[in-house]
Amino acid sequence: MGITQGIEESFFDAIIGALETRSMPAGATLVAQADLVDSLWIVETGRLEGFGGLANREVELDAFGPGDLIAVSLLPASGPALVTVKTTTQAVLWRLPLADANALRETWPGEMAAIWDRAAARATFLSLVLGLRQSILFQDVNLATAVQLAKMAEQIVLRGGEVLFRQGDASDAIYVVINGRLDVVKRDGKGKAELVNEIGPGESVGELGLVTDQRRAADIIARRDTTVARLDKREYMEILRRDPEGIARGLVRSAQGVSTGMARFRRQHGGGNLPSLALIAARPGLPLRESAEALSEALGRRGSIILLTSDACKGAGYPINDTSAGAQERNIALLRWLNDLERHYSCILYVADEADTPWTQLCARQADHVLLMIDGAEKPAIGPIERAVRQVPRTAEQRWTTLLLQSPEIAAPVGTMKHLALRPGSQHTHVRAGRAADWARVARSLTGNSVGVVFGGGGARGFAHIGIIRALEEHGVPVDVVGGTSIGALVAGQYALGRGPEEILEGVMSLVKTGEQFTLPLVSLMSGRRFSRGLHTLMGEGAIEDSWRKFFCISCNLTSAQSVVHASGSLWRAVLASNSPPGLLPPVINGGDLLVDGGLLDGLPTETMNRLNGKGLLIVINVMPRTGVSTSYSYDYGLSGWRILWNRLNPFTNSVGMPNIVEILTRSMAIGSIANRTIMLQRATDLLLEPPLSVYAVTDHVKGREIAEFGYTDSAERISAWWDNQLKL
Ligand SMILES: Nc1ncnc2c1ncn2[C@@H]1O[C@@H]2COP(=O)(O)O[C@H]2[C@H]1O
Repeated sequence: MGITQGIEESFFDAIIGALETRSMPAGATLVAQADLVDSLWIVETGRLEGFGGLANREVELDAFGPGDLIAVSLLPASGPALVTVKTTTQAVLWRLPLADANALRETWPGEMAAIWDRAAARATFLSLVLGLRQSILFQDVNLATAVQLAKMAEQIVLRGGEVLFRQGDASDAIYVVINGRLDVVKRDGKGKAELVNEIGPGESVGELGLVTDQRRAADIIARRDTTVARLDKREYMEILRRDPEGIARGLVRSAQGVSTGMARFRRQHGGGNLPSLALIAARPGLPLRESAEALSEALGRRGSIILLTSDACKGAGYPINDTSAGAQERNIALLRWLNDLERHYSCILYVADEADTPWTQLCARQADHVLLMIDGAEKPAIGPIERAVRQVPRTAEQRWTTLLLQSPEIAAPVGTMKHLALRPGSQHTHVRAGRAADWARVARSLTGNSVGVVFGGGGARGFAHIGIIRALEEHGVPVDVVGGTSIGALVAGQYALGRGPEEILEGVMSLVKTGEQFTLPLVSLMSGRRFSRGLHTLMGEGAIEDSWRKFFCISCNLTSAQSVVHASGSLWRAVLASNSPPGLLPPVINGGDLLVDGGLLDGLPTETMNRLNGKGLLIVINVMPRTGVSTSYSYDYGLSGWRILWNRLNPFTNSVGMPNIVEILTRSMAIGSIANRTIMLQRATDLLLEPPLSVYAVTDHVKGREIAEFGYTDSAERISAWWDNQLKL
C-alpha cells in the first residue's frame, strides 16, 4: 500500500514539504493504544508492528514495512489510537501532521481525499482485525489467519431494528459483532416471540446453523446500530483449514457458553451497566437542553454519564449528516466510538436535535429506553418530531417513557390519560421545570432505584401512616411509588397528589367527621353517601395518572372473588372501592361487578408493589397487629345489645374491653389476609415498619392525631438509621 502510488508529481512535492522525518531505534513505541493521535506516518525504512490489548495480553494485529501508511485512528481529526505501534527494527518514518494534511486539502482536495480514503480504509481494516482478534470465536487464531479473516470478511452496518436473518432461514454464514448489540429472538409455533439472548461485541451468531448444518434457530435483530463481520461458509471452512487448532478452541469456548458469560461480564465490569437513553422532544421549542442537563446531573449520582448531542459528535469528528466519500468508513468509526463510550461510561444519554434529523433518528435507534418529552399542559397530540421518530424501526425490547412537563405552579396535572392514550405501551412521569427533585425521581426510575411504600389497611390505626410519612419527609427519603389498601389507600392517594402529612391528616379527619349515617342494614350498616361525597371532594376529579407519584390501591371484586389493582382511572372511585368494608359501607359498582374493601384479600399489597416497582426499594408499613379483637368480658349466654348499650351509658363500666360490631366486622374481613401476611412479610422488604398499635381500636378515628403522632415517634429513629445506610440517588 505505497502512499505515493498513483499520485501526481506536483502534489507529491507539496506533501514532501509538509513531512517531518523521524528515526527510531528498535523496540520503541511510536504510539500507545488510546493515546490521542494527530498524525499519519509513512514508513521509509524498517519494520513496525501493531498490537491490541485483549484481556491483559497484547495480540499482534498488523505489520508495517517500507512505503506503508500507518493510520491508527478512525478519525480525520485527532482521535484515540486503536492500537499500539512499536518498531521491531531500527526505522525511519515520515510524519504528516493531520493539521497540515487538512491545510493541504484546501489546495489539493481530490488528492488529499484519496490519501484520507486510504488512511480510513487502513484504519478500518485495523479495527476489523482488532475486533476479530478480540472475538471469542477467533481470539486463538494466529496473526496471519486473523489478517486473512479480515480480508475475507464483509463488514456490514446494521441499523437499529434491522433484521440480520430470520429463524428458519438457510444457514450460509457466521457473523461476529464488532460494535453494537444484537437480540436473539425465538418464535414458537404460534409466532409468539421471546428474547432469548443478547449478543455484544466479540460474540458471534450463526455458528450453530453453520456447524450443525441446520436452519437458523432464531431471529437476529439489531438492538441498535451495529457493525458485524460476515464470513460465509466457504470462507469459514478455508480458515478452518488454515488454522484448525485456533478455530477449534474458539468453537469450544463458544459452545461452553463462555460467550454469553464473557459478554455479561464485560457489560457488568466494563461500564454500560445502565440502559442507554435517548431524550427526544415531541416538538421543537421544549426545554430539551436544560432537561438533559438536569437528568444527566441526577443520573451522575449513580454512575458515569456522558451526554451526547449532535454537536458533541461533530466536535469529535463524526458529522452525522455526512454523505461524502468515505462516509461508510466514518459510520463504522462512529459506531466504534459509541461502543467505546458505552464501555467507558455507565450510561450514554443521547440528546436528540430539536428537529427530525439523522441524529435524532440515530438517538432513537441507539437507545434501550426512549424518553419522550411532551408539554403536559398542551392539547393532547402527537408532535412532529415524535411522529418521525415513531417510524424508526426498533426492537420489541426498547422501552418508552413519556415525560410530561408541568408547570411548577399547578397543584396536580390534568388530562394525563388523554396524552397516554395516544402513546400506548409507554410509561409516564410528570416533571416540573426547574425541580431537581423531579429529575432525581426520573433517574431513580430509570435505574431501578425508585422507592416504593406500601400502606396497609387497619382502620383508625392507619393514622399511623401519616406520622410515618412525616418521618420519611423529615429524613429526606424520596418516595416515588405508593400503594395501599383501605385507610392505606386513602393516605397513599393523598400522598400521591403531593400533599404533606398535615394536610393528609386534616383530610382524613374531615371524612371521619362526616359522621356516617347508620342505615337499615339492607345493603350495609351505613349509607356511605356522606363518606363518598366527602371523599370525592377531598381527592378531586383527577385520574390516578394525574398524580405526581405513581399510585395504586387494592379492592376486592365480590363478583369474581379476586383482588383488583387500581392503577389507572378515577382516583377517588378507586380509593372509595378500597374503603368499602362489606357490611359496613355499600359496595362500589363497577361494570356490573361489586367492589368492596381490598382488605378482604390483600390488606398489605407488597406483591403488587414489587410487580410495579421492580428492583426498587420496598418500605412496608403494617398497621394491622397480628393479634387483635379480644375481650375480658365473658358472655357465655349470648351478648345482648341492651347490655352493651347499658355498658356504654353506665359511666362505671369499662366499655373499651368490648369489641363493637365495626371492629368485629373489620377484623373478620381482614382475617384471611392477616393469615397470609406473616408469609408475605418474611419476603425481602427493605424496611418493615410495624408500630405496636394494638392499644388502639380500629374504630378509634377520633384519636387520629394521637395515632399519627404515635406512628411518627415509633418510626423516626428507625427510618433515620436505615436511610443513613442507603445509597442515595
Ligand atoms: N438461546 C439461543 N438459542 C438459539 N440461538 C441462539 C441462542 N443464543 C444465541 N444464539 C445464536 O442465534 C443464532 C441463530 O442462528 P443459528 O441457529 O445459526 O445460530 C444461533 C446462535 O448463534
